[in-house]
Amino acid sequence: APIAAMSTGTFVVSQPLNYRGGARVEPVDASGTEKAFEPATGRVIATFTCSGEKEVNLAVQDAKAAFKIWSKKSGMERCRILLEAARIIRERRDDIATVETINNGKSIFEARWDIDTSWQCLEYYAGLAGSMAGEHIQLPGGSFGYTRREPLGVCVGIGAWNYPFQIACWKSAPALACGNAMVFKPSPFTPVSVLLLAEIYTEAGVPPGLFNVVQGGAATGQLLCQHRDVAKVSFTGSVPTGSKIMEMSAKGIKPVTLELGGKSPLIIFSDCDLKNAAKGALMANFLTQGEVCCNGTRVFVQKDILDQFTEEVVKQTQRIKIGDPLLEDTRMGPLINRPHLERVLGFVKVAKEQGAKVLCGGDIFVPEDPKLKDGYYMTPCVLTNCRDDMTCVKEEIFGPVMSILSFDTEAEVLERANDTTFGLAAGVFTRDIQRAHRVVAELQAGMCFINNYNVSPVELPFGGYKKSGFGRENGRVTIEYYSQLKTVCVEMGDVESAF
Ligand SMILES: NC(=O)c1ccc[n+]([C@@H]2O[C@H](COP(=O)([O-])OP(=O)(O)OC[C@H]3O[C@@H](n4cnc5c(N)ncnc54)[C@H](O)[C@@H]3O)[C@@H](O)[C@H]2O)c1
Ligand SMILES: O=CCc1c[nH]cn1
Repeated sequence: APIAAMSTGTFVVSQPLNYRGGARVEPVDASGTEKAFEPATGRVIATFTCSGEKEVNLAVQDAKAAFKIWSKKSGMERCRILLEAARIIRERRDDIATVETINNGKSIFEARWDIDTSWQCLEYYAGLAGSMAGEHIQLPGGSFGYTRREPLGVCVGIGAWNYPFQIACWKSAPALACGNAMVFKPSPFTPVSVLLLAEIYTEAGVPPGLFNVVQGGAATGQLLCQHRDVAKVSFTGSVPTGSKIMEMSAKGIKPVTLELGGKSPLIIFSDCDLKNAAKGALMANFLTQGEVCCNGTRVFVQKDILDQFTEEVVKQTQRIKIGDPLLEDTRMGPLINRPHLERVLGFVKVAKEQGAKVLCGGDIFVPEDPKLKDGYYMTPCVLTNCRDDMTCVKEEIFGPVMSILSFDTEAEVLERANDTTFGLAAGVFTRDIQRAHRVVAELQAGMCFINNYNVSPVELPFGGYKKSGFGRENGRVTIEYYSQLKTVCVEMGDVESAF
């Protein structure tokens, strides 16, 4: 039966979860085992081996061999293969989305969006592959120089668990378009869907070994970052891990892309379209159970519309249908795992102790369906009476918890919005076009939204300021993060020697 026809509580992984040389393989050595869960039911869907040093070496060696073939292809040849991979992802959209929902917990409705931005990413970089070019520079006496945009070699991708398939595409598509090979390590919480991508790349015609998958946690990740044949590391995850990745990469002078966490501000001015602003606040807080890096969790509302706005947000939040993530009308599924659920509920408890008022949600939720009783559900939470010094306002919660704060003036809110070590995203809702642009120009964030939030067009670069990281994913600029420039200087006359 097609995967898309599966219901919650039935899926088990029966094939190996490593991918090397164009096929699924069992790793040749191990650094422990991990279990992957179905968050909707708390069921184990896979027990797998974390890759040890020998397996990591083999994956990198295979990638190196494939790189030799792939990097010699023209941009147009790479373009055709990436387009074919994009077509297959589009064709299998529902199957891939179903696997993503089963292993991550996000609603199937939302998982389909993720798969759409995944194939769109492959299409986008396929388009750029054919137009990558250097420059020709005329020099005196008929001499000249030219530049070549060349790939880096074997790139490593390390992913977080909140967008498993999409993160793998956002890293591999630009990497492969530029002529690199990739070894990808997903989060041990979500090891499954990236295998579907690996199989699709093979089916589309990439050389065996060009895109390999190793499984595991920190130990396997370290082996990858420290490997001498790895040319670049692109990491998505938390700030503390990002800092370790940078340290390891620094030892080998490897360039890194760091897509890290955030505590982003969303500023609602009283001249906004209130219904849209409330919808924007929900988009900024409750996608993927609030487990989104760029979420606008500090919602600053101008005082004169605070009550009206809060009422509308609470009304919309209470309407969110929580439950079996594979059902078509569900809009919020379970959180990723039990410890994370408890951590998020802990933030709500501390918020209350520090004086915040819970307007709705913030409790464990037990769906009626008995098969879901051991899942990791909670009700989306809106907090008010918040102050800038509260833990819920300062720290990344990574769960469905919105903190509402009030403000009086533009200057005041800008200062408060920027008073954070993070700088991933920010948003503003206003009908005043000049104010909108003036405010975003002052916001210290890599991704700013005006009158919307958390839309992810692949044409736009995405990435952080400050401790939210550096480098970008998506957009034309990402080519620069997966390639290097060679300059060739050509003498057409005689050597003018100093000696
Ligand atoms: N900026 C973005 O684009 C973006 C996107 C998604 C998630 N995130 C952030 O990710 C975090 C949540 O994800 P998480 O809990 O998986 O993060 P994490 O940092 O715990 O883990 C991320 C990845 O790093 C691996 N890892 C852990 N320790 C490592 C080490 N020492 N060496 C090498 N690899 C190691 C993990 O196995 C996992 O694959 C949040 O902070 C969130 O904001 C950022
Ligand atoms: O979690 C952050 C990455 C992201 C945001 N929207 C889609 N992907």
